[in-house]
Amino acid sequence: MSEKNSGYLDMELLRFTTAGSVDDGKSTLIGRLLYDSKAIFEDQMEAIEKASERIGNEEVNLALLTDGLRAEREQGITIDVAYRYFATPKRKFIIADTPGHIQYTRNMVTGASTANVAIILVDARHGVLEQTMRHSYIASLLQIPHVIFCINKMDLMDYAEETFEKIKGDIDGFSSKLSVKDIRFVPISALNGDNVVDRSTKMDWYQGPTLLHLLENIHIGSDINHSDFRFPVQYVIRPQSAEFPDYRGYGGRIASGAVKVGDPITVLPSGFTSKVKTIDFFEDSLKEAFAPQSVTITLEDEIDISRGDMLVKSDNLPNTTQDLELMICWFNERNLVPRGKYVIKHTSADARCMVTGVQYKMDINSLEKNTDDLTVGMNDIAKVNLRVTKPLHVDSYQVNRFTGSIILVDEGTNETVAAGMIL
Ligand SMILES: Nc1nc2c(ncn2[C@@H]2O[C@H](COP(=O)(O)OP(=O)(O)OP(=O)(O)O)[C@@H](O)[C@H]2O)c(=O)[nH]1
Repeated sequence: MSEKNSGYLDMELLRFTTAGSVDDGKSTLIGRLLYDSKAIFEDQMEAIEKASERIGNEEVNLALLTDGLRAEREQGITIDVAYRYFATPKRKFIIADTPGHIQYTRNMVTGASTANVAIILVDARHGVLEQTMRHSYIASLLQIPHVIFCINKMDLMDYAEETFEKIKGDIDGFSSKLSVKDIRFVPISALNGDNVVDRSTKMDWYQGPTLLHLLENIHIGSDINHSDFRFPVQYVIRPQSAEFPDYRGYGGRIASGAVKVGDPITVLPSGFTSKVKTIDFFEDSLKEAFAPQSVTITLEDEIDISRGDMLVKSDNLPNTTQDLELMICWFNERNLVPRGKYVIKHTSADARCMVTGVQYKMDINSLEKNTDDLTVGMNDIAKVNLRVTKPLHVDSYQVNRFTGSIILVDEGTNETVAAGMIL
């Protein structure tokens, strides 16, 4: 089967992330989704059954499915998000699974930046906690278009409608201060499988869809920005074969917008211009391509382009600036140093920058701006200004998640201290 013709490749892809406080049941939920949607490989299943037996669980311990993955990841050390793939006959899914320990903010920001959907778990026994507020606010800040609140462990609250309605009411109360387009609520028991893949027989009062049904059917087509073409070059392809002696293609994923053969193109940061000659996708030549397709683009002129450069349309350029205003999520034990110098990473560009001002900090519990205390520490979210030593080609995060986001790195320790969304 050629890859190009496989139905699997053509299926719509939904990316989602899970967040919650420690022990809210993220691992159990992901395990349940995979297990009940029959996406688990037989051999993996056997190993889990054995391990569950060993530790004396009567039921298969679904957390083992994802915790195994975490062990793998922890050996890798450098990545703190594990990606898991599964598919149903309707859609393909990528789960950015982030562990629940200390660095909530960081994990959510790194795992969520390309997500279509954020699933936020709430323990039915505890209701809305500060973490729920924080994760909801971050989802809004990251402009994740769809947020699904799963009220989990309903079995421990006798599957009571009042419990669900109370928590839903609390979330409705603060979610009006968020800019999330689409908010849903599902009462579940990840452990017993109620309303995850299969409809619960214990919550007749709930008429809505199961979690999987939502994930399979939520409309994500219009979440993509189709107007501002941004193409970060990931690979320069030069086969240097006798058949194609002069072929020079630029491979990558269209981050936003659309492009046609013949479109005038500007290369950033060099500023060289040319026109699109061909758009290649496997053996096909396309007339037009759009986000989030992965394609190879060739240009009319031979210009010097390397990995990390960006192709944009000449009549729709990003802003070129040295002064940024942005919302940052801070995730380092050491506080932000006012007028401190950091390394800023934006797409493939590195530069140095100085924090020229902190405008306010978000009070997570009230979702109000705090201007009294401007100390920015671990897990804080703040609006700041930066002055960069060289011009960057940026978009607002709203226009493009990729060209609108940055990270800050401590020069001394080389640690990532913050992620930022350009306003
Ligand atoms: N009764 C009940 N227990 C649950 C449910 N979901 C999860 N649990 C239990 O809650 C505990 C924590 O579940 P995990 O899935 O490990 O939670 P987690 O959020 O992944 O935890 P961290 O990775 O530490 O953040 C485990 O003992 C689960 O068996 C549920 O729906 N009902």
